[in-house]
Amino acid sequence: MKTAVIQFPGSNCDMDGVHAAGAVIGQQAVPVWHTETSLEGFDAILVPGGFSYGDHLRSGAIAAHSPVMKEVKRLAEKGVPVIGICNGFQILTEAGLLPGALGRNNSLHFLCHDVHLRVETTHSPFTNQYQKGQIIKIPIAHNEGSYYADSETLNRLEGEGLVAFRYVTPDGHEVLEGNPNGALNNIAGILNEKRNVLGMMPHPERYVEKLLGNTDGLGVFESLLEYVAGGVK
Ligand SMILES: NC(=O)CC[C@H](N)C(=O)O
Repeated sequence: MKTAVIQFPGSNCDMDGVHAAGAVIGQQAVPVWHTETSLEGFDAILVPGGFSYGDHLRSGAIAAHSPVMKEVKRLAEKGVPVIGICNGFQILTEAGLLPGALGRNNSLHFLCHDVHLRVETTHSPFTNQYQKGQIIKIPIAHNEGSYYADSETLNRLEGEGLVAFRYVTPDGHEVLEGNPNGALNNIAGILNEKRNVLGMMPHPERYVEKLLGNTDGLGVFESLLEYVAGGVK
């Protein structure tokens, strides 16, 4: 599997993404500068976390207009799997690849700590190696992670099983109030309608090796590999 990891001015999780989608799972992952206009030959695309353009205007708003994003859109429409992590999720919503928006955390503080997530669907290129309902621990690190969408969109996401990850308590109970950032329906990650685009606020690439203290994020990259290798229909 060959994954393109897009770099914008201000990305800071790009090399973690290259490591997780590359060496950790024994595959190839290549950093690609945002001015690139062709991603031909890549099996998957990772839009990493960070502070693209210093989060000016809104997180992800400027990066969404980078030349490479036209190509990301084109390939996403062809079915190439695209994962946006944290700032990557914000960029994908700003670019219209995913519905809704990420607003300021309701605490108005930058949050950097572990959260518990429930895997809500295994029917995707990014979650097929987890169990449905599995509780995983993954770190968050963001200012603007409060997922918002209008009620029609939320109902569609819920109805079509497009919520991929939800914030829960460590024992797996749905957090009814007080989730880390105020996200509606405790949404931590969503899929597009075709299920080949995932956006998530927590950082799975930070928990992929024992050395890092936890491997709960590895499933995302192993799922992607399984999907690209044709093991998942
Ligand atoms: N870790 C990140 O990707 C941070 C995303 C964005 N800059 C925010 O603070 O919301």
